[in-house]
Amino acid sequence: METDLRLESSLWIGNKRYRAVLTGWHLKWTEADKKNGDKKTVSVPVAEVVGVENGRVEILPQKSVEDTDKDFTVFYIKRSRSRSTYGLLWNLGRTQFSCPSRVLRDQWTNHLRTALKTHSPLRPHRLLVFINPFGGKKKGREIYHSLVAPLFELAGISSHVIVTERANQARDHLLKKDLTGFDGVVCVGGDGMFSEVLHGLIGRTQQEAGLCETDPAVTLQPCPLHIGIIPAGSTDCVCYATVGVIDPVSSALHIIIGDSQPLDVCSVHHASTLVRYSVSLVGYGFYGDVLAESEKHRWMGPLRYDYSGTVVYLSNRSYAGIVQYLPADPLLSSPKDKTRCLSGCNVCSRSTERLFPHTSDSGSLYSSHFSQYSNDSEGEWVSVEGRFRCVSITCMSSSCARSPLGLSPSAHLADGTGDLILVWDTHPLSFLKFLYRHTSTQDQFDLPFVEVHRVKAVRFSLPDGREEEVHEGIGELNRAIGGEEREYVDTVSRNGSQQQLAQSVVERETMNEHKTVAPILCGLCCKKTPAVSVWNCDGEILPFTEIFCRIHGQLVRLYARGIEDGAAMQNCSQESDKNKSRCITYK
Ligand SMILES: CCCCCCCCCCCCC/C=C/[C@@H](O)[C@H](CO)NC(=O)CCCCCCCCCCCCCCC
Ligand SMILES: Nc1ncnc2c1ncn2[C@@H]1O[C@H](COP(=O)(O)OP(=O)(O)OP(=O)(O)O)[C@@H](O)[C@H]1O
Ligand SMILES: [Ca+2]
Repeated sequence: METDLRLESSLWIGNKRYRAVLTGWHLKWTEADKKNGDKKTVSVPVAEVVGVENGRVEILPQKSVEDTDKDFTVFYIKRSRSRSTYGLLWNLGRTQFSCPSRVLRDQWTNHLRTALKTHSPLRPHRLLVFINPFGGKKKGREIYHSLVAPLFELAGISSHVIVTERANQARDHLLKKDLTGFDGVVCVGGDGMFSEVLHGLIGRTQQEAGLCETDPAVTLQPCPLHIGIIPAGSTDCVCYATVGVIDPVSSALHIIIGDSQPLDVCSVHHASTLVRYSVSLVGYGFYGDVLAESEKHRWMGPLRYDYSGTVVYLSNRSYAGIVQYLPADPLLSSPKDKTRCLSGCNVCSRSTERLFPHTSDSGSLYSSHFSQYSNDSEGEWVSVEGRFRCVSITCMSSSCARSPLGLSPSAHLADGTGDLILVWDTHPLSFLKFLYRHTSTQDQFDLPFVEVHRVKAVRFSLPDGREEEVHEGIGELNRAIGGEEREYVDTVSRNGSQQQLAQSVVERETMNEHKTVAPILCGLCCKKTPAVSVWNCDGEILPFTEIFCRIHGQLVRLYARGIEDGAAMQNCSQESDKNKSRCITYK
């Protein structure tokens, strides 16, 4: 294969002559008329070539083609460091080559296109794209059409675009409509939009496999379609934690080259119902209260979380609860081992073999051996009871701009476990110290009132066994307005037509039963502590307090590769004219 695809010749870039070589895996070019010591080689992995076009072509901000018959243009991924995050930004690199003849030009373009097909098999050809026009700063449409669509076109990807008109439209489409011919689904929006796609795809896959989602003991079938996220939301935690940067162009490029990152998913159950799936946060106490409070201030946009966080912090609450958990194998990894799950993570790769032991190609999504995986129920349950500031479960680090290392900095994206963080009731200033440590590299777990456990499942219940009649109202409301026969319970919707009704229920609930969220300031003055909080599940309020959570290893795959370590970049030089760092050679 390698020999078949090999092509070597002299090519010109501007007025400089280069020796260019294409092997199966790399396209390299080296200045020809320089002394050996001064020669620099640019090496682009074939897997990172975005497209090849005849002529002299430019793409962003607008496409322009100078149709010459001895030239061709190669587009590829170019990395630069991000000023604000640990990950690397991906930009579109472009080099225009000139050949001595048209025949040689055609040879180069044909060889490059064949190499792409052979060595980049997961590249999507057809994508289903959902744009939430109201997510984050309401720029979803603009971001897609100006930054993403031109790249998809360059890469020869055809996309069917749906601008959503209501909440849950994307989820319902994925559950019911014909998905034949699509390689992946892209959401343009925030974590809420991702969550819709997650629910739609997981639900559809289980329906087609004839599996019952409501039963926490069932081994779910991984989804065959990849998910791409173009960040255009308020927190964009899933994008940040899987790509390392919030940047639509970087995300579009990951999609184009067909990167594949498996992701653990937590299913949340109440009694015999599936309540929801989560990838980033199932949080009770502080994070639940912040979300409930923030729903009243949606008009503030992304700032609503900081405002609500401050209000809830000042209300100084803790909640009683019983937490039971099933620890993961401590020999495999630990949430306190100070490692980070980066691109190519060993812990996650080894987990693939453990999770899908009978698959010859351990990464294959199409194996029929998933049911073999199930040692989830092994081990001894541990039970703790007391008052907590917050109880959080996260399947991944949940890093985001507010917390660059995340809720659990050493959590893994695809190891089949989640991290349970227990913050016991403590002095308000100690709790502030815990929160503040999320914004720096200081260890938020190195505090006497904080525990973290790597787990496979968690159960939460209230000490006196009080069932939540408070939530019956929400259940009834869902049945009345949802009118669907879905087996999982719709949560309180954040947007669209359900929003007003849902909010009034949340407020009724909190006023009547918890005396929590609505009258926070009253709570402050009167020092009334509510009995129960609410669960925040990836930004949605759950209608139940007593829940059971199970982590499903690598249930979905994203067009991503995990966070790239900036230190792995080699020989980076400054391009002063463009005022950007540019990587000349990279691994
Ligand atoms: C003193 C500074 C403390 C800063 C503490 C920062 C901790 C940040 C931890 C972020 C964890 C994000 C987990 C991701 C959750 C997503 O699935 C979900 C959907 O997008 N987002 C939220 O629920 C949105 C949740 C947003 C939570 C924001 C909490 C902000 C707290 C601010 C507290 C200020 C206290 C000031 C006291 C004077
Ligand atoms: N057309 C629409 N009208 C109203 N709501 C919508 C529409 N399309 C999607 N939604 C809902 O909007 C909610 C929020 O959207 P999204 O996640 O994109 O942005 P965000 O809340 O600003 O960001 P984040 O979730 O990252 O905090 C989602 O839960 C989704 O269900
Ligand atoms: Ca995990």
